[in-house]
Amino acid sequence: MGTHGGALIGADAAAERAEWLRTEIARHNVRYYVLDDPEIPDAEYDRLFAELQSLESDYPDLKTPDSPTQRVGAAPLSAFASVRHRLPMISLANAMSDGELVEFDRRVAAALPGTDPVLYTAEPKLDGLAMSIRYEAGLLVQAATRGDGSTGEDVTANVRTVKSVPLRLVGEDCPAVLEVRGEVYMTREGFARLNRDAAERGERVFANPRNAAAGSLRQLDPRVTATRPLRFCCYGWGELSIDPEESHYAMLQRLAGWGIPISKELQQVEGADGCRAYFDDLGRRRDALPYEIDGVVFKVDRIADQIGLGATSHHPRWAIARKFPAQEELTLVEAVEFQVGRTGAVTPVARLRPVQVGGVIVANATLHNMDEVIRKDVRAGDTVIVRRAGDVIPEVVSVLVDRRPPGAVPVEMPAQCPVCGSDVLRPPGEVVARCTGGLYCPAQRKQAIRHFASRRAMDIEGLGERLIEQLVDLGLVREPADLYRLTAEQLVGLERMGEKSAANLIDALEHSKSTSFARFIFALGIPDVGETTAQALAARFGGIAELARTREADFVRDRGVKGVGRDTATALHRFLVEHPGIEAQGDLAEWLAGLKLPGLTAARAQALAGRFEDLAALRAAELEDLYLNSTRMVEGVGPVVAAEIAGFFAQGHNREAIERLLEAGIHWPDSPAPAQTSHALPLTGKTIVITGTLGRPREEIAARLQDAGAKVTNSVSKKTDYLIAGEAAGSKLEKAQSLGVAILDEAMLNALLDRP
Ligand SMILES: NC(=O)c1ccc[n+]([C@@H]2O[C@H](COP(=O)([O-])OP(=O)(O)OC[C@H]3O[C@@H](n4cnc5c(N)ncnc54)[C@H](O)[C@@H]3O)[C@@H](O)[C@H]2O)c1
Ligand SMILES: [Zn+2]
Repeated sequence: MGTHGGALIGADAAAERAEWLRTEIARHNVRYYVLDDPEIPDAEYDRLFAELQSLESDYPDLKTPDSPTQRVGAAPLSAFASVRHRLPMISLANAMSDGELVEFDRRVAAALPGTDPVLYTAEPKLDGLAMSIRYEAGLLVQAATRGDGSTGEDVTANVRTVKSVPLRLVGEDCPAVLEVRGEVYMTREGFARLNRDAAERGERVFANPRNAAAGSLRQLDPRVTATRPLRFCCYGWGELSIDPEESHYAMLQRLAGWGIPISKELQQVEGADGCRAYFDDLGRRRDALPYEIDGVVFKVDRIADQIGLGATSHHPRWAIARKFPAQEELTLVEAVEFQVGRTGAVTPVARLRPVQVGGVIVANATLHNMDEVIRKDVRAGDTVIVRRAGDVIPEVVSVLVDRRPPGAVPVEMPAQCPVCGSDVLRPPGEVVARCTGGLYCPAQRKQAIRHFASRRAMDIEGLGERLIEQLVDLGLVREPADLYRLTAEQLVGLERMGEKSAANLIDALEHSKSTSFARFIFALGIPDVGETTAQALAARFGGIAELARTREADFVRDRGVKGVGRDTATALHRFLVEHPGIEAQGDLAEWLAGLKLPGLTAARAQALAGRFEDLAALRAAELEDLYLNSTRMVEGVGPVVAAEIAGFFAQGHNREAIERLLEAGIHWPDSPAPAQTSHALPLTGKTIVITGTLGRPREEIAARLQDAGAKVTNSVSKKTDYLIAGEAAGSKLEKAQSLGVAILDEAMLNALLDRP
């Protein structure tokens, strides 16, 4: 009987468990070393590994020569030629605690009588993949991965693309043969950039810099490797045609002299105390280093002592890796909830079963946005890998789909804000979803009021951030209109609020009531409506009621056929005008493609045929109906802003909050509504339609006409006063002619607008 995991288990159960562990570890080895795509975090793997080690020490009979505890890595990928290492590449023993480090130092000191304290070389343990690079007569001739320790993969072509690896050693005294060993790794910055680019292209992103480095190096096409931000750092050597220096430290310096990169953090330390001080120091600086490290490696410095201590099949006896707390852990997602930020952004958050990651307890992890949730497919009940690296907020790396409980359902974005119940809006093409209750939502209250009061909005002097915090926290202000109900008595007694400053604030509030329409629109804090857009909206709309009434579709009108551009459309339109009698033969799409007009590809012909029933319909269409184009009612208001504006005013709570502001006395005398002055403008009361191709973009002409007081509409009716007809005008021109509407060409239009 042995004790295992706190429980007594019999020899049969132990054998069964060991067998299971060996199979499981072997499977994870392949995923980690061969596929660069681990399924479980290292910490979880280390637990399985430690369990197998302890079983094997309790039941020595269970130890098999092929046990993962007796070897390193995994057999290499057959896609690469294999390289037999002349000297094996083995792993490192681990110290997970200070006690284990002290124990290691004691064993070493005992084995080396007379050397107390033992001198060590301390190095960061870079998290990448091990590489052996062979130089002959100063030239790089071969590079190989560690593989299973005795046979690795020939990745020479790939390693040649890593810029920090010299292709030729510098200096005169290069040895005939030199094998340097070190780590190929990726900086945090390089890793972030690589993943950002990959995500943009919709490609696979790597879970962490180690996988990214390994995956990038073990590419079949070295041109791919060349594009990856890989670095190399040497920490040792293999075959050598000369005698090494007497110490590890001195030898690394010598390698550096030949142009081989070594760590800047390399240091000699004495005894367990020196090791501990180095470990603590680097631990404090871990997050600030430009690359990820998972620990510190201490090596007995004297080469003669290293030889004396020797090695097991798995690791040298003269070195130890003191590990930092793991940055990735396994835990359970208890729920996926949605948080509303100060700006209304609705963000999914995973509530986790609390777990230690990177030395702190993590109970929540951001899921960023819905795209991310869908990509990772995180569900309540899932077992996930959580990562907390550096000062980055904890995040869910991936889901262990095999461990998903039956019935776990995909996460959906709520239709209503979980805080205030307003609609949640995700405008087309946007990543972030937002609560539309900007003036009402408690989550956005402080931010909304701060924005409302800001200099470029209502410009309420003396109403600073700290004061707003207090007013909201005390319940004195819940929405902007409440500001105008504040009394001096309420203000006096607040932090840094005397009678004088209270009176000043009341004055400033009173003063702010008289503003401009543009400022007022801006002050509402509609997402994406900045000052410029607010000004454009103020110029276009007669008042807040009119703005609130305008529907999303009225701001932007999409016309035409997706995939077809203006030039192609113009060519086709012209062709049809020039060939009034031509008939389509057979399939419309095929016939169109057969015309071989510039730009009219088969795909575009297909798109056009999908939109228009037959040639007659195509002929009747206007040029603008043939290509994708959108007209904007207001400069700067495209589909996204239109959705935000419409979403904002769709909320009754927002409209009521605005109502209360107007009741409080907000008005804009200095910028009278267009309706009041429009009789002074040349085109007041005129309804105008524009058609055909004109010298300037249609939106520009429409804007000018509107500036001159006209109403620009899209279809010709009896109410239309003028039709501005450009080149190749179609059905609208005909209709205008039949209705007797005045038709103006571009020159007449210019005259009308009094411009050259
Ligand atoms: N998640 C998984 O499924 C999975 C599977 C297999 C292995 N692993 C992880 O891999 C590790 C074990 O792999 P290992 O055998 O490569 O051991 P290791 O990574 O813990 O240590 C040995 C390696 O450290 C590297 N190293 C970095 N700096 C060094 C330095 N200054 N001096 C010497 N070596 C240095 C070398 O590449 C060397 O091969 C464990 O952390 C384990 O969790 C994870
Ligand atoms: Zn809300």
